Amino acid sequence: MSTPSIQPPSTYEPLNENTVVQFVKKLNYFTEDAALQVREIGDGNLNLVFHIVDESHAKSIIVKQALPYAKVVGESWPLTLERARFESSYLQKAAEYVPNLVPKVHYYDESLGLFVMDDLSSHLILRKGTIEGIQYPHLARDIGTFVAKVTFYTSDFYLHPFEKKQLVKQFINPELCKITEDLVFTDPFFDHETNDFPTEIREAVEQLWNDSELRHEVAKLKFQFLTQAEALLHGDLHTGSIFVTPESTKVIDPEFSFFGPIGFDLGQFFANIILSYLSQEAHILSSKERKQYQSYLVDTLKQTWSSFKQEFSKLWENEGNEVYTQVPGTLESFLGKVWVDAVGFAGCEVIRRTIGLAHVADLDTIQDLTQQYQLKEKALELGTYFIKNRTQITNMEQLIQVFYQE
Ligand SMILES: Nc1ncnc2c1ncn2[C@@H]1O[C@H](COP(=O)(O)OP(=O)(O)O)[C@@H](O)[C@H]1O
Ligand SMILES: CSC[C@H]1O[C@H](OP(=O)(O)O)[C@H](O)[C@@H]1O
Repeated sequence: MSTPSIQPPSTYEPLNENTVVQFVKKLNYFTEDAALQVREIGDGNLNLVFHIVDESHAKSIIVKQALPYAKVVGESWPLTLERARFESSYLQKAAEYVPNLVPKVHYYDESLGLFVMDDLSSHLILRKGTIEGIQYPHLARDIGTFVAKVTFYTSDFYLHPFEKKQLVKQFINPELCKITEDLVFTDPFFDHETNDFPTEIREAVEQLWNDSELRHEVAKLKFQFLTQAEALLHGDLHTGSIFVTPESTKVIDPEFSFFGPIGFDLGQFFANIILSYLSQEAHILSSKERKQYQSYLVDTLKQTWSSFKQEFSKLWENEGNEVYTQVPGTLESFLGKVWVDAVGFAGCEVIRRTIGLAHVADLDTIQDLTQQYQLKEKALELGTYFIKNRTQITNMEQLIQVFYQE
């Protein structure tokens, strides 16, 4: 079946730096006479992002607009404008539980496929920060809390089953989920045209394609992603979807949001921190400083999982409404499932960010190509190991031991 892409409404037009000003002026956010400066700053794979500033009144705002196709590929890849609704609705839902960890949404326009949100230019995209070797002391606690609160409060453990199913309906997101189903769970494990890797690592990639045990395990993970509507997920929680300062964390870009297995958000975050860990060999040349930074990244993994577990357990015990939340052992077995899933999903994310369509700057910006290819092969090995051994890796200490060299 072909992708059921929604056609843009007849009123839709992609904005440019001139038309976005006319649009914003109608919202009465800026004063009538404000001299607005505009720049399109989108560097992601999918959308336009306009930064609009009124310097004289020290006010600014972001307009994010979906294109009727995926920007990274072009018009040959049509994509629903409804992703602006998924993104803005998720941010508003998350703001009910973690208002300090998301930008405020000010306005949503269905016909233009856009929404207006807080300007976070005072923050830095986490991936850029980790490539520069900057430490963020609150990041782990914030991300653990973020995932715990948003998932618990949208799960059957908390919501009445009618309310949960109503919310599931609002977040049925077939087109964006299909991208993940293909790009994360399928294409990298087959000789597919979307894959993108240097010929120098082809042997390692072919080894992965010929690994039937690996494919079998990925099939199980994909099926979980397709079917397990545990809670509302961000759906693309990588280090390019998080804005940071040393004091503040803001999660952005949840256009892939849907109801799925909770371990998916955690696994994506873990994978991107692990990719950062691996690539530090090329980014931080002094071995002492590199070890210090890698040890910070390892602490970030540990603390993210422990703060997730702690917060989720507290909510379960104090606010669980489902009768089985009171039954001893249920919480522990659910957290055990989330952990195993997270390890497996992390493995898929590490692999797809290395040889799939959408890469990470952590690895791709490594100038010494021999080193870049070696690290990419290491990432493939690591991802494969996580997927195949996820049920044996029972805790974070064991996961870290797989790659951590003290
Ligand atoms: N609220 C915001 N404030 C400031 N800059 C933003 C904001 N949202 C996005 N950006 C900028 O736009 C870039 C692309 O945004 P992103 O949401 O990742 O787009 P895409 O959906 O295309 O991946 C980000 O890397 C960041 O530089
Ligand atoms: C054709 S979309 C590829 C890839 O891009 C998305 O990331 P982002 O929106 O943050 O740039 C998502 O990870 C998709 O898998």
